[in-house]
Formats: sequence, C-alpha cells, structure tokens
Amino acid sequence: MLRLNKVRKEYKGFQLDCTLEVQEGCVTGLIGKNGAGKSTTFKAILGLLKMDGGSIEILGKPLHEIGNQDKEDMGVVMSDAGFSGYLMIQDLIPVLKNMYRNFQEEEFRRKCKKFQLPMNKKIKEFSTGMKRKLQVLAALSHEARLLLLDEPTAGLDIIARDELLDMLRTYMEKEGRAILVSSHISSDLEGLCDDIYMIDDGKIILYEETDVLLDCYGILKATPEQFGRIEREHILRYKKEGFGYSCLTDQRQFYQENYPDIAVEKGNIDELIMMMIRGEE
Ligand SMILES: Nc1ncnc2c1ncn2[C@@H]1O[C@H](COP(=O)(O)OP(=O)(O)OP(=O)(O)O)[C@@H](O)[C@H]1O
Repeated sequence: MLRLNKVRKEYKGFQLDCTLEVQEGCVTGLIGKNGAGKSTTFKAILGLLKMDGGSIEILGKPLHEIGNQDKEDMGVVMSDAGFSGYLMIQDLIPVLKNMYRNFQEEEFRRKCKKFQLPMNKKIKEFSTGMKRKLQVLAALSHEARLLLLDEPTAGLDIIARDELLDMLRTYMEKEGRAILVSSHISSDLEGLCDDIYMIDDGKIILYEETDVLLDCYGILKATPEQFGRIEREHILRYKKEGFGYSCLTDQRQFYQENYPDIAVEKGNIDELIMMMIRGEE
C-alpha cells in the first residue's frame, strides 16, 4: 500500500533517511521522540516537500503519478495542519462532499455528534482536542483505503483517545485497507499496530512486529559481575545504571533460561525505545 525507499531530506542539522513499508491489512506505527522526523516523513509521502533522494510508492503508483482520484483513496491527518478556522462543520460538509465521491455524510454527522463537535461553531474556537477529533473524523469519512495519520491522538483526553483507537480498529475490519500512524506515545500504538518502526534523528533504528517486540524483547538488569560474563550476542544495547547495567535483548527467553540469577524484565514499548535510543551498542 505504501513503500518508502531511502527517502532523504536534509535540513540544517537534520537528515532524514527513511525506508519503510505498509502492507495491506496492516496498521503500521512510526514512533519517535520530538524532532525525530515523523512529520517530515509524512510530508514527503504527501508530496509537501522536495525530497533530496529516494522514492515513494503509494497504492502501487510512484508518488509523481498520484492524481486527484488516488487522493480520494487516502485519508490524512497532519499534526500541523487543519481546516480553515473561519469555517463551521456545517460549512465543511459541502466541501467534503465536493472533494470525495464516497463521503459518508450521515456517518460523519453521527460521529461529530458522538464526539460532541458542534455544527455551528467556528473551528478556530474549538479546543486543540476538538480540532484533532474533527481532522480524524474527516480522514475516516470517505472510505479511504490508506490512512496517513501523523500524531492523531495528540491533545486528546484518555476517553477520546480510546474512542479514536476503537474507530481505527473498526475501520480496519474492511478488507484492502491500511494505516500508517505516528505517535511519540507508544502505549497508544501498542494495542493498535501490527508492526512498528522506531525513528530517531531521521533514521529508522528498529523495525519489528508488535507481537515480537512484546513477546521476545526484554531488559536484563545485571550487576557488573553478571554483565561481565553474559553472552553478548543477543544484546542490542546496554546502559550503565546505579546497580550495574540494563541490557536490551531481542531474546528474552534465552537469558531467562540460561541466566536464572539475572532479572529479566519484559519492558513496555516505551522502555524498549528508551534503551534503543539511549543505550550503547
Ligand atoms: N521546514 C523546515 N526547515 C528546517 N528544518 C526543519 C523543517 N521542518 C522540520 N525541520 C527539522 O527537521 C527535524 C524533524 O522534524 P519533524 O517535524 O519531522 O519531527 P517530528 O518527529 O514530527 O517531531 P514532533 O513529535 O515534535 O512533531 C527537526 O530537527 C526540525 O527542526
């Protein structure tokens, strides 16, 4: 559904170099801290910036061949974009109807009501969370095959976030669809994504299926003596701590079986990411 091959973009002090793929039927997460390059990646996919190298294929076509018809197959949420603040939702509906042949007006109105978004209030008077909800509902409103969601949960309270994640799961129940979604809150993505790319300083530093990440990865808590004698082959990163060393492994079971005296924690995705970024190779 989406393929980025060595996509490069250079800014002063920052270089994006990104290769990733989103398969049909999958929700793929892009996780990284502030400034890691998530929005730059989305802008490259949407043709909103001039790339310095690499190629992008969307829905089987090279980026430069994507036309308006193909754009109807895409639903987009960008973290730093939105609808004109001078419009009200009731003004926006004819615009969406005009833009998308498959605009589902009744469904869109129903969801706006569910999320308590007023029809007759200017969007610029909406709260950050309300604006974000509206963007997501609009992206979901026209039966798109590919959703590109840059930080869709930013600014949402826990309940709205849960409802949104449920909506995305429901969206995926139809065949032939896929989502690329970014966040810096990985717990958001843990329960939604089939696979996850971690991006740091413009580079993809890890790609893994979410199940593998949760089932096989782990963090060893080793004393200096234990650290000195453990097998290093399956240690991806290590970090000096007060008690000795934290070590990230992608073979948790191996260390649990062979080193029963060493504490091996499962670690949540945030902890695994922290080790990937802050630990030494
Ligand atoms: N138009 C621009 N001109 C110069 N530098 C830019 C521009 N846009 C982005 N950058 C730089 O590129 C880097 C990546 O920014 P980007 O917005 O892609 O990060 P991000 O992962 O989306 O972060 P956040 O989670 O904070 O939104 C940053 O160092 C940023 O300063």
